[in-house]
Amino acid sequence: MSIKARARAKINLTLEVLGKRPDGYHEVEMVMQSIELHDYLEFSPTPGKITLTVEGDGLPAGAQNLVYRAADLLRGHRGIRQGASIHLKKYIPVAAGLAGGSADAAATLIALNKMWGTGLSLLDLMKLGERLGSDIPFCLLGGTALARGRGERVERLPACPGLGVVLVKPPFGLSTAHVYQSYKREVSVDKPDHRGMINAIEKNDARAICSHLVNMLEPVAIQLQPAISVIKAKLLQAGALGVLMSGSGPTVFGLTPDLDTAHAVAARYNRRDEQVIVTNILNTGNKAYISCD
Ligand SMILES: C[C@](O)(CO)[C@H](O)COP(=O)(O)OP(=O)(O)OC[C@H]1O[C@@H](n2ccc(N)nc2=O)[C@H](O)[C@@H]1O
Ligand SMILES: Nc1ncnc2c1ncn2[C@@H]1O[C@H](COP(=O)(O)OP(=O)(O)OP(=O)(O)O)[C@@H](O)[C@H]1O
Repeated sequence: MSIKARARAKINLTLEVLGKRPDGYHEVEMVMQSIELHDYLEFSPTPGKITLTVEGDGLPAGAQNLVYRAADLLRGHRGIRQGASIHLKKYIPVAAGLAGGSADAAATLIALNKMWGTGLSLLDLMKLGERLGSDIPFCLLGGTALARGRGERVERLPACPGLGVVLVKPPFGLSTAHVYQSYKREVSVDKPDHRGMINAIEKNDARAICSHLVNMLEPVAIQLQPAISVIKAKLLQAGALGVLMSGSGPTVFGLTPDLDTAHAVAARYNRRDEQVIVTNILNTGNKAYISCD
């Protein structure tokens, strides 16, 4: 039995840095949101070992890839003897603040838990996934969620309306560790109002959602790469309702009332060497976010 899965990217609607912890991570609070943009993965059973092939973007196919690491983690955790042949088709920009690697790892845990019959619950998979990365529990849950701790403690929020999203990814990446290391409280004076954001989501109020977009990693990322603020200004000029850098950047997203408007904003955007992707906010209701077939 082979299994196909879509691994969805995320954006951060709010991101507050509360302080540095003794373990080197930062305590955060953030409203996270799945978007339709996804990578494709295909899994087939094989005897013995895990093999991975990757299409697109020159990512490592070996043991450094988060897909391989997630498969190996689940296998070791449950003492599985079966192997898996995995193929990853990459569409989510890499090192972009969109949690592409975490989404792939989450999809791998869900698909192989099914294929190998390991029988772990979603909560078990979230506990396992957090060992590999702070964003993985959210990627397993999907939808709209409030994340705390180092990002691994997630609770579901009411569904965000299906707004259009224009992603603008500059030609450079940013390392998550480097952005957190460069964070300075005195530079990030603007703090998000998570409650205000959640109220706006509950009311399906696109304008209020846009007026509550704040990311405390954005000012430091702009210090590292000033082009990010130019992209924000250009996206607003093109007609986005609200704009923000996602996660640790450098991707900037613009929100629009619907998908058609997102296409119109992308067409008006004055592009230089950036990648522009049109997508939308994803809320699947009761259906799983990582769909396997
Ligand atoms: C920026 C966000 O994407 C927002 O959703 C996340 O906070 C980052 O999550 P992630 O990419 O899964 O990050 P991890 O793989 O857990 O950590 C990478 C590195 O980022 C830094 N890091 C990450 C998360 C956090 N709360 N504080 C940190 O300081 C640490 O130096 C860590 O070594
Ligand atoms: N399957 C994968 N997809 C993307 N990156 C991967 C993968 N496996 C390993 N990596 C490595 O992980 C690093 C971060 O990639 P990723 O695209 O997840 O960053 P990101 O979008 O900034 O993540 P986040 O928003 O969670 O901080 C890259 O340097 C990349 O080489």
